[in-house]
Amino acid sequence: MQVGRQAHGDLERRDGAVADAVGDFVHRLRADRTNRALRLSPLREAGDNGDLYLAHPDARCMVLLLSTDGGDEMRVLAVRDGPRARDELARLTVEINPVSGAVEVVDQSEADATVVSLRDRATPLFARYDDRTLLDLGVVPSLLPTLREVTSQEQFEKLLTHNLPELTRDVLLALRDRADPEEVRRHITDKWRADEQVDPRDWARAARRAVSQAETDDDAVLGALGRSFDAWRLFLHPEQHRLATGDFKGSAKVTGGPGTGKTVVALHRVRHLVDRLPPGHSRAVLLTTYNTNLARELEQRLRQLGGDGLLRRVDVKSVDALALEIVQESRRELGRPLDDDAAMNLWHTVRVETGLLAYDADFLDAEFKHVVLANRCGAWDTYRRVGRSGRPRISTAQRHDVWQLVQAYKAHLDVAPRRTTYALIADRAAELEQHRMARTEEQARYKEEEQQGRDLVHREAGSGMWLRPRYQHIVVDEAQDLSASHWRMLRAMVRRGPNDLFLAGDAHQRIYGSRVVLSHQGIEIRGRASRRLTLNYRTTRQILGSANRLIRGAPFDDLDTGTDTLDGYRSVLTGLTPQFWRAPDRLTEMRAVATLIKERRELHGTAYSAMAVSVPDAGAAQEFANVLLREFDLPVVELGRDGVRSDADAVRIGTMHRFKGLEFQRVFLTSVGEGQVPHQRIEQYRDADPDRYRQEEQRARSLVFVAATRARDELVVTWSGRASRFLPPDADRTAHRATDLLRQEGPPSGSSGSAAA
Ligand SMILES: Nc1ncnc2c1ncn2[C@@H]1O[C@H](COP(=O)(O)OP(=O)(O)OP(=O)(O)O)[C@@H](O)[C@H]1O
Repeated sequence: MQVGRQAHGDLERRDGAVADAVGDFVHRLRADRTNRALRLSPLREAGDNGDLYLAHPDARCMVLLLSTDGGDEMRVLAVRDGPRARDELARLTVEINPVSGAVEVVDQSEADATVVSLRDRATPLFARYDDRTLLDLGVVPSLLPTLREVTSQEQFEKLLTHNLPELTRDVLLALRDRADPEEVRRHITDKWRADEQVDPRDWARAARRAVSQAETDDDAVLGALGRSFDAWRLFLHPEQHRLATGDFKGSAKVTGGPGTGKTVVALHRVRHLVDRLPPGHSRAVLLTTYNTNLARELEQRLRQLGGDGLLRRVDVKSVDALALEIVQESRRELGRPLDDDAAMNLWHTVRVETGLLAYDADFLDAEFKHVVLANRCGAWDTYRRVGRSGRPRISTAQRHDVWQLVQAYKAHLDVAPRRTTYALIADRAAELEQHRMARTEEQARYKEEEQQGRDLVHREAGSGMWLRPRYQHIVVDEAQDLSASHWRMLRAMVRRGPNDLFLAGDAHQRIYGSRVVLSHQGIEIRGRASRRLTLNYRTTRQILGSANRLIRGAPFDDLDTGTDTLDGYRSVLTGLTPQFWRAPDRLTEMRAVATLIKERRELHGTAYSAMAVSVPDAGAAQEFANVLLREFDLPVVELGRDGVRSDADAVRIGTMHRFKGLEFQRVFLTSVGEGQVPHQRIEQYRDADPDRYRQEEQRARSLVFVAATRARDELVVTWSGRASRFLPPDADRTAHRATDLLRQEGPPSGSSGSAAA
């Protein structure tokens, strides 16, 4: 018993009571198909081996059901409510998509009515494409007659408000944007294509295909058919499904732009791996990510997906928390870990003490993590010769200075009371785990030989405690920001073999780490085990368009030796064009943002907690909070290192770094002025150190890109002074003026004007 993708779309368009009634109906039908109280009535044959039925989950709503396998399989295809529900369901066209093999539903008369009512004499919008092309790309055949009547963008937009099959919708949007059919085939159609030849009359087969199925028919998931039901828990894109359930010879990797569901895939992957574990109580799967805040978020989403039963078999931890546990377990003296700010301050101290002021703390910190520790440089001689790809070039004399600084830094940490840093903890944890894995493998070999009856009297490995690899599978989210030490540690926590490591990440969003080539860390990802997602589920096309411009043209890696692009990256959601606001000074900017927030609450009823303000640094967060709270009486809460601990209905304020991995309905990207983004301090490197300059600029781009792509429905970009070079060249000229807003107290700030998007 299943609920189809489009039926779920129907439920989303109706109030919660309908979803509850259908959920209840599905349960009762699963329990007993012959229950007469369900009032199933035959409608017609769907084709050779499928029949359509109607049923009344309750007095208000009706469902259309597909029955196959002699009634053993039932699927809810569509849901309608109100007095015309029966007629509406009865007239639906139900067919098997010849490309994907999915069961799809179209209301031809509803679509027709939409289009005809707006018909005019202009050239049809899709005239350029013949029927064959459209069908080959996967457009559902029964929509073609209507599609041929569409002549204006308005008609098309209206058509899109119908619950169209996903493939059709995605293809048409791309064609409307004049994508080349060949590209559409490559990026969209091929991902949906069924593995075998589709027989458009075989309903039993079609109903069983993954594209027609909900991800699971778990009771827990069907029980969730209520208000707080998220599509990602049931319906994966075929490409997401392939990754989540694939069987890989070794490690596998999913990349893709923001919002393409990489985390969703990681969560489904975890469930898939747990489902296949032999019975037991161990936490055999590790799900890890960059920081605690994100780990908490993952844990919550994993619980939504599979409940406590799933969580019992999974460790969900940030990489640093994990590393700390490993080192603590070894009972070596560790020292108090410094947080990132304190670790950075120590570099400042060391610079001053050594008088080597030419090297700034940011550079030293990165050099220490991404060159010294990454390459395990224990002695000057190693550091002197180490390759440093992806880092600014420095001379041997400079290396020598840096080495002195590193020694001074370590010496400081060792002074009692001893301290350490998370980078050092990760490095130590990697070493411990590598040692542990070596022993584990030695023991395994010993056992094997013992079984073969060899003489083992002199073998040391057999003595002591028997070790097992820490985990059977490891799944990593936000992989782009992990350091080489993290990877070494993770690599050593799982035995090499099928489905050992699964990584999700996006180099365009790298804001902490430095490029790490996975194959150099013993993580081999080959051929089909590396895939890229391209459909954004979070952000509207308009927001995406602006965000993409931020990083266009810059080169990015694929977490390995190759390069990555955002080719084919798209969204099926449409919405408002991002708004651009400029102010003469910071206070006016802050007041304008407060006014815009207030207005969205009052006019659109947006919860404060669904709005977030990004600022460049902690000081600006405080300034903004003061203005919002004191002058405008708006509740605010700071987005801290560990996220927001309360559910309070308050506007989130945080630095762009804190936005990583999160999403909000409306995002206010503030202080995007020249000199602030990227920060003017990078100018010192423009001539003196072009490598460094390029890297700092790229990191700043990625940071704005991450923050901008957190927005679901609306993105508002503000600045004081001149617009950042990352914004369009005409931004200052075309942006709204904050002074106008404050003067008139009313819109133009609503949904009306678009700006330099
Ligand atoms: N198959 C799907 N159906 C419906 N919604 C989906 C699907 N996949 C993902 N989403 C939704 O898209 C949004 C983004 O998903 P997710 O957080 O997994 O993306 P991501 O690629 O990890 O993003 P980022 O890199 O920006 O952190 C979420 O709101 C999620 O619920």
